[in-house]
Formats: sequence, structure tokens, C-alpha cells
Amino acid sequence: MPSSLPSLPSPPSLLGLEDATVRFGGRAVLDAVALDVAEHEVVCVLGPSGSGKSTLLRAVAGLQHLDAGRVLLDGRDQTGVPAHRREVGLMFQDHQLFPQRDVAGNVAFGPRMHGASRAEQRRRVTELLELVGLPDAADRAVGALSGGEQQRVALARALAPRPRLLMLDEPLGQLDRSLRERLVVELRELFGRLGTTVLAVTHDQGEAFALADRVVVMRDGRIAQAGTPLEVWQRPADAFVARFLGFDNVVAATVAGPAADTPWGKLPVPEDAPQGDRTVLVRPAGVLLVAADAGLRCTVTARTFKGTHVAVHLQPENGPRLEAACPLRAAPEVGEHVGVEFDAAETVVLG
Ligand SMILES: Nc1ncnc2c1ncn2[C@@H]1O[C@H](COP(=O)(O)OP(=O)(O)OP(=O)(O)O)[C@@H](O)[C@H]1O
Repeated sequence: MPSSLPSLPSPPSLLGLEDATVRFGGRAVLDAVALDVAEHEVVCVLGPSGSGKSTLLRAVAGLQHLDAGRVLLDGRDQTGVPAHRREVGLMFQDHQLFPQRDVAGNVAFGPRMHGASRAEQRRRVTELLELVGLPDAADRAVGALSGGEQQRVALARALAPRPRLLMLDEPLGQLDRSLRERLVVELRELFGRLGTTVLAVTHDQGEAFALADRVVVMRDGRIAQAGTPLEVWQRPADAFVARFLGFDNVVAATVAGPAADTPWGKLPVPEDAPQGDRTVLVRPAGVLLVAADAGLRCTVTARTFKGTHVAVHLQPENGPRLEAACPLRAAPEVGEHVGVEFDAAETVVLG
């Protein structure tokens, strides 16, 4: 008996982008992007305004012509396939519901376009409104719905034709924070239950990290980093990704052995840290406040209440500002002098 079975070929990705390039006025806003999305995977594309996120979605949907490269769905080249023949569902930021139709009319739109009978359309509307938690909304006018309800109807409408790939562009963009936080949990649960393959675009990292199996961070039309939320959070690829994720304690450093020489002095780094000229990130939890006569001498410049902790902003005598995460009751006052020591376990030497 062989000790191990021969490995099976991995199934083709549901979506593949190969060197996808879009230029506007000579500028590549999508620059040779390569990306695979597996069946049942939820991928969130994250990045600052103008980094090319919507252009990427539009290219996959067939709404944007590629200047070079290809989009593959189920391994099939989509070049020349018009948007309405690609099996993708799209949900945009502003919902774009048909205001003159009621909720049922909106949800039934896709199935009707695909030639479903009236009975089938009705069945599908009932099924989907149940799914998105609006079982009694079929006859309501869309104008009379709240933002969150409209978002659910838009989702039901996008799911109604059973797209192979569901694409969401800032799906929760317009909604207030508490509703967004609730809906993102509902969406994740729903996609898991349905096994939906999703490519979503958002500039909100909290939303992306809560929703995605894998996040893709874009910068100037290119992929700066792709990985699971944990991988990206724990190991940002570079200073751009680290700053985009909201980490501000990022400095140039020279790493030699177990220490990094930085504008804040020598910091301890993890054992396996890459050596030489690097960028170092210290998470706020790794900035430890000690007595004013120990460590790096700093003045407290601001405090921001964060619910679970206080973000304390510090100005060292030398070097750029630092942010520390302090327990609620232990945070020093603005103007106080404190000492700072650094925790190697919260320090990352970027690649
Ligand atoms: N039709 C167009 N003609 C010219 N330039 C365009 C066109 N569409 C997009 N762009 C430019 O391409 C770049 C990428 O735009 P895109 O909308 O993809 O970015 P984004 O990451 O989705 O941004 P946002 O988060 O603000 O929606 C931007 O600089 C934008 O101005």
C-alpha cells in the first residue's frame, strides 16, 4: 500500500483574473492584477479611495473593458461575453432599487428576465424575503423602507437569479455603524449557509475583516497584500498596508540580532525577525507605559476613549509620535510625563 494517496488536482477557481489591466488616459488604474476566488469563498477587496476596487468589480461583471489580461469564470475566458450573460450578481453601494416597483417587483426582476414563470417568481420572492428577514415586505413600496431594509431587498434581488458569483460594491456603505455591524454578521452567516461565492469591495476594514475568508488590499491598481484577515492583521506586508489598517507606530529601522535600532531607540524584536534595513511596526498594545524616569521619555498629547481601552498619544523627546493602548482605569492624563518600553511580542518587522 502506498503511504499516501496521490494528490487530486485542485478544482479550478470560480473566478480568475490574469494580468487584468485597465487604463484611463494612459494611467493603469488596474495594473496586471492576478486574483483567484475559489467556489464558496468570500473575498473582500479593501483599499483607499481611487485604488481601483470598483474598476476591478466592473471588469469582472463585464461593465468595464480590459486593456490587457483576462477574466475567467469557471475556467472560461469572458472576453467578449456581455455583462448580462456572465453569471454574476451585482449589488451597488446605493442599492439602485427600482423606485416604481414594490419589493416583490424588485426581487422578481432577475428571475423574470431569465424567463421564470409567474408562479416561480412568486416562490422565489417568498423564499428570498424569508432569507433576508423581511417575510412580510413583498407588497411594500421601496421608498417606504428604511436604509437597512432597502439593503436587504437589494441583497435579495441580487441573489434571486442564483448567480454563481455575487459581487458587492460597498454593500453597507450608506448605513449607520450599528446597523452595519449587525448586517455584516447576518451577511456572513447567510453566505456561509448558502455557500455563496462572494467578491465584495469596501473601504471599511472592519467590514472586510468581519465578512471575508480572505482580504485583498489594493494600492494604486495593484494588490499590495492578500491573505486571511488574521494573516494580514498580524503581518501587514509593508508600511502602506500597516498604515491603511490604522497602525501608526511604523518607523524605519535597522534590525541586528534581537534588536531594532529606531528613532525611538533600541527595541526588542521577535526571534525570527528579518535582519537589516527594514520597517518596524509596534502595535499600540506593545507600547508599555512605565515610570517617567524609565524607558523612553514621552509626554501624553491626547487620549481617545475606544470602549475597551484608551488610545494614548505620546510625543517622545526624540522621534515620531507613538500610540499606546491602555486599560481604561490606568490611562495617564494629557500633559503627564511617562516612560515607554516596548514589547517584542507586539512588534512586527515588516518584509
Ligand atoms: N471612466 C473613468 N474614466 C477615467 N478615470 C476613471 C474612470 N473610472 C475610474 N477612473 C479612475 O480610476 C481610479 C480608480 O477608480 P475606482 O473607482 O476603481 O477606485 P475605488 O478604489 O473603487 O475608489 P472609491 O473607494 O473612491 O470608490 C480613480 O483614480 C478614478 O478616478
